[in-house]
Amino acid sequence: MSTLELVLSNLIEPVSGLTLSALNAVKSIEQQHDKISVELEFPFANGQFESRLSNDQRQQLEQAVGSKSIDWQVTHAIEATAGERLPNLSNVKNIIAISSGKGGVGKSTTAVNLALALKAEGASVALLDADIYGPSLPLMLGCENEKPGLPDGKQMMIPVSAHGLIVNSVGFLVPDDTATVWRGPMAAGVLQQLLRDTIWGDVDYLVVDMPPGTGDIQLTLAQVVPVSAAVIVTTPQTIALADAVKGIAMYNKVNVPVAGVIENMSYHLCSNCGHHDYLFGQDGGQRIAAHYEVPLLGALPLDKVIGDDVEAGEPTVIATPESALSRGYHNAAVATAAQLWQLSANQSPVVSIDASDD
Ligand SMILES: Nc1ncnc2c1ncn2[C@@H]1O[C@H](COP(=O)(O)OP(=O)(O)OP(=O)(O)O)[C@@H](O)[C@H]1O
Repeated sequence: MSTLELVLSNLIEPVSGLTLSALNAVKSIEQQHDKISVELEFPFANGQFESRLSNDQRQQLEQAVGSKSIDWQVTHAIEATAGERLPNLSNVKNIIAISSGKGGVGKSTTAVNLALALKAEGASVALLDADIYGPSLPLMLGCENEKPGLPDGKQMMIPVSAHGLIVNSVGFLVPDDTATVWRGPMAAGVLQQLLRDTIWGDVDYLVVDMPPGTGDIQLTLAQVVPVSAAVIVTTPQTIALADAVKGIAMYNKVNVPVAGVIENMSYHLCSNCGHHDYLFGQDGGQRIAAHYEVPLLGALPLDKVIGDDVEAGEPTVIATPESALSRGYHNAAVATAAQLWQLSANQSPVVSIDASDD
């Protein structure tokens, strides 16, 4: 084994914490005259893997290749983990429900940025706005004036495309004030219809922005969507954390694995001195995650830019792709994707895809 092969196989993938050899990620190493081409294949979205390497890791690699440079080729072999399938979901590999125990914690903002980060990491991503009581995704993605297509007047909808995402939302279909008066069974019916009557196509990750809360309606909706795993968004306030716990309990009740917790508005970063101000207490998300044995997938700061960007229809991951905020969303997105893969790898066989559905 060459020095480079050895360094690569022991190299720790920064988000999952697993070595490239444990991930079976190194596909080929090709020597060219002034560079070495390294082909990696990950079981989860990780296209910007190289940007997350630490300085130490870079140094180790530089020492192994000497005067040559490394040309990284990153591909994916993302497995299907979504539950019971509807025919139009047969090519949707993973369904991630983004939930929150209470409203206003930034669930939708987190959902759009996570979806966009997964896309930027090389995955094919769809976004379903299941927050039927307050559909905000069309505005956040700047596509509020669009409508899904209805080819030949048929029942199936062609979703809207926004910033490279495949999107459908009840917000495209009904006036703003209609959705708020739906009762439980109607809400479940509408969500089921949106899910079933959209031509999703080939999708690695379908991100679903769920309505906030943990009441009967949310419980029904959690059962309507054949979810692979749920992500709970919370803020660090004690009251929000108590609601996040209810969210975890709700998914446990319907046997949906919880991939982890994302803490939003975790701290305020002083724009003058860079000081982290923990306005609402420190480590709340971490404590819940530890207590319920689920990972903390990310912690995003309270930053006016995040709010302004979604308000303008250009979420931060699109508006400033190289910013520290954007990197925070990328880390959380890759951590979520890695966790989905780990959940499926450790679990009994994934539901097989019936070829007759295609
Ligand atoms: N990290 C953040 N920093 C600053 N503002 C944020 C952050 N996250 C979200 N916001 C802002 O907080 C408000 C609520 O966010 P959002 O609509 O995403 O919450 P939600 O939990 O989905 O709410 P709802 O319960 O109404 O669906 C929005 O104005 C949004 O711009």
